Amino acid sequence: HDEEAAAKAAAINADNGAPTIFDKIIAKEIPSTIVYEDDKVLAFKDISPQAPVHVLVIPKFRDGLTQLGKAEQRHGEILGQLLYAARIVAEKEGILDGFRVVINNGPSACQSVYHLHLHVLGGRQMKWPPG
Ligand SMILES: CCNC(=O)OC[C@H]1O[C@@H](n2cnc3c(=O)[nH]c(N)nc32)[C@H](O)[C@@H]1O
Repeated sequence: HDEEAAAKAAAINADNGAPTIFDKIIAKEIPSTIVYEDDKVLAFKDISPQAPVHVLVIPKFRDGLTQLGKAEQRHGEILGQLLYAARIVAEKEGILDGFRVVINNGPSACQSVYHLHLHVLGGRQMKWPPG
């Protein structure tokens, strides 16, 4: 429950414009292993990989996009760019023949960082349904 409470607080803070850890990664204030970067998108290896390949794909400008459930029409272009970047990441990581893209939305989906991010997972047999 305290994890859920922490996630709820993180969601509220981010919706109020508070920075998340991803802002420090975008600003290169904390180190990360970058897999792909362009003017709008950053992809970097997850600090706690859940598969041999586990990369996060994020927008460089949050613009209110703390979680998919808060997406507006104006976010259409960046949402497409994130999905395309996920495909580039899969190719770069050699998992184009088998990868999963996951977006966790909200505390009950285990979202812990309230800056929209896509998980690109691969390099092992995935299970279905996801937990
Ligand atoms: C648990 C899934 N729900 C979620 O919200 O995922 C957030 C994801 O961000 C990852 N992460 C957190 N801090 C850092 C960090 O400083 N650096 C990096 N490279 N990854 C981080 C975390 O492991 C999780 O998979």
